[in-house]
Amino acid sequence: MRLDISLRKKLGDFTFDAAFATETDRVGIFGRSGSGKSTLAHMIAGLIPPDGGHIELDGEVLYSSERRISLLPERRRIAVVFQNAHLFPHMDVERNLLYGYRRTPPALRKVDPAALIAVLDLGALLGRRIQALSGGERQRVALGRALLASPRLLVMDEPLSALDEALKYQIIPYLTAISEEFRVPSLLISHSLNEMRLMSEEVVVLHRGEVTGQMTPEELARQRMGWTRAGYINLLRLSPPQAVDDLYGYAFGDCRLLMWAGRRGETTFELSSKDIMLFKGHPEAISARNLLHCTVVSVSAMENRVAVELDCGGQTLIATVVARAAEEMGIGPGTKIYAVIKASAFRPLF
Ligand SMILES: Nc1ncnc2c1ncn2[C@@H]1O[C@H](COP(=O)(O)OP(=O)(O)OP(=O)(O)O)[C@@H](O)[C@H]1O
Repeated sequence: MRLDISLRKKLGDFTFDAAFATETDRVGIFGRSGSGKSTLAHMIAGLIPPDGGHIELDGEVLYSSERRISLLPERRRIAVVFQNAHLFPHMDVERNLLYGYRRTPPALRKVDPAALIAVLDLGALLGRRIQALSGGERQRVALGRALLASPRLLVMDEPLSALDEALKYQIIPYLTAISEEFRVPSLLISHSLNEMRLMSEEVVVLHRGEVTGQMTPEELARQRMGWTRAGYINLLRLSPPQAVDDLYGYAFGDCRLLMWAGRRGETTFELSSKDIMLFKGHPEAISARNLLHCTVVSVSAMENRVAVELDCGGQTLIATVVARAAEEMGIGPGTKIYAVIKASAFRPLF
């Protein structure tokens, strides 16, 4: 999609004045609470009027103060999914799902209900009342209903915030499958770096109503690695594993990672940069199951620690170690090093 936005809006003491353009199909809007994310979502969907500016989607002007254009929300064909699924309580799941579909002219329908129901795994729920659904199921129905209206853009305003961790990671693969299968561009609003990394290709950073950056989710994660106590988290997307004795083996570039965490066949893992130990020489007789031969790509300082970017058989990992240790080991770009990781250090997401 091509989205070009420049908008101004004053709300009490808060001033929104932000501009960005993107050509990616999965855009993330990232910012802290109160940075103006929801205000932006509402203006894009036509739910609140901007004070000025323009919105262009794939070459069509949805709003332009200069040209006095402001398409009605229904003419914009932008679907919005909010934090709490707003479903029709008097209709069952199926009628909720088909609500927008039936109102979409056949020529514009590009999402097949049966295929969507399969992707979102809603087949068994079609006859259920909305009150009898869990939070995660409601959110899946809300997504399904939004997509069946075949929108040109799906705006998701903190769609996972109301869900607990486990449910959140159940929904994310569905969202990814949807965007791959039905090719509906999306704009995801969230204050979660994790969600940005898992679900967007490009991130627009909002701060106090202004755009302060536009970058890849990986760049955002690296930029923020010194900002939180958790530090940098490596995100690993791997192919399905093979059983190796009582562990699971995952291909990782030219290396293999052994874990005992992937019991349910998960392929996406988090690995804290703090859980990677570095050795200058080959350590003897260690209990950790993963010993990767890597080359240091870069070393960057973060307060009293350093982040060491490693190339491990063609894959990247970032380890953080205390600055003194890196100094004593003489680590610098090009240093050959062993990275040691316990099989239990990998956190399976989905
Ligand atoms: N109708 C209003 N009148 C006055 N101020 C408002 C109004 N609506 C929103 N604001 C203020 O505008 C700012 C941006 O709000 P917005 O909801 O867009 O932020 P947000 O980034 O989505 O936050 P959150 O992540 O907490 O949902 C906030 O400071 C909010 O208090």
